[in-house]
Amino acid sequence: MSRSWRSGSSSSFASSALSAPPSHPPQHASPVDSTFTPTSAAISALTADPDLAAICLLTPRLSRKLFDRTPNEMTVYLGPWEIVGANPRRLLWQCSYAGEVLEHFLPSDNPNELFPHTLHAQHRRFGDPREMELYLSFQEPHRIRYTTTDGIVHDEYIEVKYEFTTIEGSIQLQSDIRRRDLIDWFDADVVWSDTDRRTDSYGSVRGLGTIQRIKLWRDRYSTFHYLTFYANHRRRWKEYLLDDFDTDFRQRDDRHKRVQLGARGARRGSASESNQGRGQSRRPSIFSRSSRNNNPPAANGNTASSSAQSALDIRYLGIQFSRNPNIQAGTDDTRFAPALPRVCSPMNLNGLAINGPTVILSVNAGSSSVKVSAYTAEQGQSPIQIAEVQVSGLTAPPASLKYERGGKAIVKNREVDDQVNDQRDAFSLILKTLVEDDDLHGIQTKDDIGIICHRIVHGGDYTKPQLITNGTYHHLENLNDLAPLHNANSLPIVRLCVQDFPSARNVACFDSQFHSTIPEHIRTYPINQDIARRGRLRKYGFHGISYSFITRATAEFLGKDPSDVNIIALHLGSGASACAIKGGKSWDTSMGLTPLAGLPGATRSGSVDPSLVFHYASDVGKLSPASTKDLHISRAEEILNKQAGWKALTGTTDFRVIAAAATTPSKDRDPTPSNDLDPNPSNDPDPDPDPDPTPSPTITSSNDPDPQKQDQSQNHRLAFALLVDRISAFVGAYYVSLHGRVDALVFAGGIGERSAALRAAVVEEVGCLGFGLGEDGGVNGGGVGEGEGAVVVDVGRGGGGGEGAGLGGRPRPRVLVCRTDEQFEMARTCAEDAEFW
Ligand SMILES: Nc1ncnc2c1ncn2[C@@H]1O[C@H](COP(=O)(O)OP(=O)(O)O)[C@@H](O)[C@H]1O
Ligand SMILES: CC(=O)OP(=O)(O)O
Ligand SMILES: [Mg+2]
Repeated sequence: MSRSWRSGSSSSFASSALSAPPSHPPQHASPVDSTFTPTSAAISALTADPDLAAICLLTPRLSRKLFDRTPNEMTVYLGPWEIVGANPRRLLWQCSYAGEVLEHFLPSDNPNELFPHTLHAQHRRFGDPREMELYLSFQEPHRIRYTTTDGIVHDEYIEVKYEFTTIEGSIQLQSDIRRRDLIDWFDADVVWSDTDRRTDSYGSVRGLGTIQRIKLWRDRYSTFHYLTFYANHRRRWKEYLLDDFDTDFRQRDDRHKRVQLGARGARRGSASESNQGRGQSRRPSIFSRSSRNNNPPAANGNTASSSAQSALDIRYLGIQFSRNPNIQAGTDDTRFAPALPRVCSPMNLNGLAINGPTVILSVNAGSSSVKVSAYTAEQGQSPIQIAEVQVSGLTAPPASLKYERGGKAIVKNREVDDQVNDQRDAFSLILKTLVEDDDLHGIQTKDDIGIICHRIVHGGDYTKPQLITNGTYHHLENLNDLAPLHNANSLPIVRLCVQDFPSARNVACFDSQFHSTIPEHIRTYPINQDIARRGRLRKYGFHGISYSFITRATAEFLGKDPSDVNIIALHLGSGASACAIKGGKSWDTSMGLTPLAGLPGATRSGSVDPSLVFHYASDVGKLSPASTKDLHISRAEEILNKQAGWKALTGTTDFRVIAAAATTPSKDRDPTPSNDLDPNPSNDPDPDPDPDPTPSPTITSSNDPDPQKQDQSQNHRLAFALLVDRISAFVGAYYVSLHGRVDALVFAGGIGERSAALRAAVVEEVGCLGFGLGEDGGVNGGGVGEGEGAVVVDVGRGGGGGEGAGLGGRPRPRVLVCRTDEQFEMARTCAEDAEFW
């Protein structure tokens, strides 16, 4: 980001309210002052966050319009910030150049008296409604002091308008200024109440304000929630503690999207009266958890109860939601259209406790499949699976559905191509299957589902699962481009759940979070570190939910504590990766900034020379025609993510076909796997038998006389050998990086669990490191399909691993197959975390 100083011409800015800026940029050492050391907790959590790169538009004092560019306007690029001092409290911005600081003096020392202001979407009819949150201003002029190495360039009261590059940055700043977290907002046409004696154009109601954005805040030091409105005819903000309202609506008119909340307690009572009322006569409220929590008083002296300073001066609060056609048009946009149900349904907020057992639904949208498992669960207990449905083959038609209830196969490989085009369709069909099954007693109606956990592949810097709120949702949307085969397919499912399950809590579980332990020297790319930090360009790693499951399951199998195990784990499915797990934690993994890096996958190239793509096609920097409103991918990303991998080599994404053709003389078998519907599903203990039961590590040559078939089988052999080579290279590298202290090589994922041929070929390749299969090639000794529910099966030499046969006199490392279960891992994590109950 470069700094822009403009003056003179009609297209340039420099504020007349400021003293004249220099006519050329000051020559400072570096565009980012690397010596800046933020001190507050807020800032230290944020320093690495490029979202903080904000633009502050300093406009002359009396300008009321945002974006109204006068000839003398000046733009200063900002970020990150720190809030310092008391009396006066200041927002201290780091700027682009060393020695350049912008100080924003906050007019009140009480954070609760400050209401940063953003627009209602109606103000910009044709813009994306979300963008309104990018522009932040304040009702009254504030003092701004701007200092460069030339001294104080500006120091006076002006209207301050910040323009953020991301919504998260804007939300975070608003939250920091107020010391309350902004957790949601709703566009409303009018908010009315019986205060202020005003009738507005909607009838005989007395209004607080019209056309605005209502904001929902949560106190940082308690779980109290507040709503803020702008009473625009009085030019003043109103804030109400949500607890002051009945959760039942006294009036609700869906046609007009109006709600009316009845206020509890005495009207026009004092704060203390209303607090007393809250303590004595009220029914338990949706936010009563906060009073049970015994939250400590805040450092600034704001106790939970004192923060309820707004005296209850109304009897009711009415809200009419926006009817702006631009907003309504995005009916699948959870942020705006369903504002009414979201207010009606406080479960979407963080205050509601789920009491007793509930049903957890775990949704795993992979690149070629959607797998959903349902569990009955109690807080702190291991969830018990009641059903599992999956639609697979989304990239290798025909897509097929499998349904298991209570461990029994109910539907086996039913073709569903006519009903399913993508992950969202697959999820809808899965839901229908679950809800319409009368014998699935745990789920009689959708309301039985209390928690829905979603596997979100790219979680950026999140290190633990998150309740899905607008803030989280926006954040994840911004990561879509980094995981185009995944996040972009998961978020429509999240939206559908938020809309269709108003009484459920939606939780995002991240594939990347397990890898937050990767050390810096491994996760860092050797590029300019300022740019890397700003763009958060580093190795993230994926399949972490699976690796977390694998780590626990393997440790249990080996009878060790998870913190004592060293594993080389291979998750091999449509997306394939390897992970070095040291002391139970991720030490390195093959995927990187995106799931494209590392091993090749069904449609992904894996790691290639980064220059390759420029030689592949000339227009690779252009936006791909496959880009959508929500997902922007370049041609290069499209080619490497979707037009590469085994699909590019063989024409199929079905690895069964590849493995069968590559390892068996083609005359003898038809490599097409069958997907028959089982007429009697209950008598098959293994609904997914391995179609390549005779593994051969030796890749055979085809003797089919048909040259086309010969070519094809050569392609399959090439794809198979290439994958074996790449996997083995990672096993070797990780063996070294774990200094040879490896308890086990673990295979998992659709291919790792089911393709004995692939396992055999890999183990043979890495045999020099002491790995070896059982005499039967690890098939009969415990193919996972025959494991009768065993989660981990030892397919290694001698079953027990054999002592002393490994390198350097160490025990021979095991070779295990783990039936990984990402859905269970998510359900388990959510069941354990009190925040989600
Ligand atoms: N028996 C099998 N032998 C070899 N490959 C298999 C077998 N069963 C499934 N696969 C392959 O596993 C891959 C899907 O793996 P999975 O982990 O379920 O997918 P996703 O990446 O969508 O989560 C597909 O390429 C599929 O062909
Ligand atoms: C991260 C990834 O590639 O996931 P999947 O294998 O489920 O597509
Ligand atoms: Mg998967």
